[in-house]
Amino acid sequence: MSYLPVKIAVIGGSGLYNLDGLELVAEVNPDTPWGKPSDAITIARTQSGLHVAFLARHGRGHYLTPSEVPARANIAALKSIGVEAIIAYSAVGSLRDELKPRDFVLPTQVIDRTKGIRPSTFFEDGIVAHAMFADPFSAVLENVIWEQRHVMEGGDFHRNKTLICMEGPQFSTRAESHMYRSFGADLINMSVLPEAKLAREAEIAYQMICMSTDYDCWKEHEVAVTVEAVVANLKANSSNAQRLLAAILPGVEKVVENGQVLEGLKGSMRFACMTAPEKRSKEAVQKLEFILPGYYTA
Ligand SMILES: CSC[C@H]1O[C@H](OP(=O)(O)O)[C@H](O)[C@@H]1O
Ligand SMILES: Nc1ncnc2[nH]cnc12
Repeated sequence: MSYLPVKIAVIGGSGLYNLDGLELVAEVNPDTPWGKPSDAITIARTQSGLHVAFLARHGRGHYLTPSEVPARANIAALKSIGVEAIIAYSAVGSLRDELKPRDFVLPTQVIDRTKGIRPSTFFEDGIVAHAMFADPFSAVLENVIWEQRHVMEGGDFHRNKTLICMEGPQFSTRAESHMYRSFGADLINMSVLPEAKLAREAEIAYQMICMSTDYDCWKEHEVAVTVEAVVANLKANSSNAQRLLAAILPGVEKVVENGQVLEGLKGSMRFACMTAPEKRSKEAVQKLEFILPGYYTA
């Protein structure tokens, strides 16, 4: 398999189920210790010969709810083919006037409002680790993406915003939407967690690109968000998403190849482990070999 390792991956969310304009090279569907990913992972080649992996978060055809997305298998499967950097797209609601539907936003912070029903760590059942998560996204990837903001057609680009992740699948009530604004959240989705946490545990650099589709339901005199409104804006957003991806790939390749993207990340999980070597469960260590080989065996 001459295309391995594939160091760059794209996770597509609602409305983004494949990559346009790239030559399809292979499809892989690895078994991981945490099960199968959402769908087969496609490997594509760019005109410059760069290999990129693509995974549809909800599966192609959108059959997994945000709570059902097998995030551990998704991240483990990507790591197993060599991924070091993930660009994750997400359709989000806007909690601020200035973040208009069809604008793109790079979040820097996350607030967790999921309900604890999503498996959210690789470290359990006899091995304990606490990953740093103060800055949930990759500043290196964020800069690469921001530099290409000029390729957007018909929408503004913003950075340094806070994304709140709710459980769903129902949208928020108006009271909740107001409360999230009072928390300081600027955007809302149902997908960034545990995906970003698991990427951190797997030592993969991760940046989400948020595509605003609606104003949720905090605007008193406007209609509340519906799937119909989200889908209409998603269609408009998807051409900007594809254009932006084509523009950022060379820069992403550069920071992957020069090692910048993994600075501060590579090796971090060795020191995050609390469990004494003799107390580590053999089964748990064995599973972790899939994503962090050699880290906990010694
Ligand atoms: C279709 S609206 C709600 C749905 O859209 C977002 O999905 P994704 O992040 O995968 O683009 C949001 O998180 C919800 O899952
Ligand atoms: N208003 C909203 N709430 C949660 N997730 C969303 N994804 C898109 N719009 C959303």
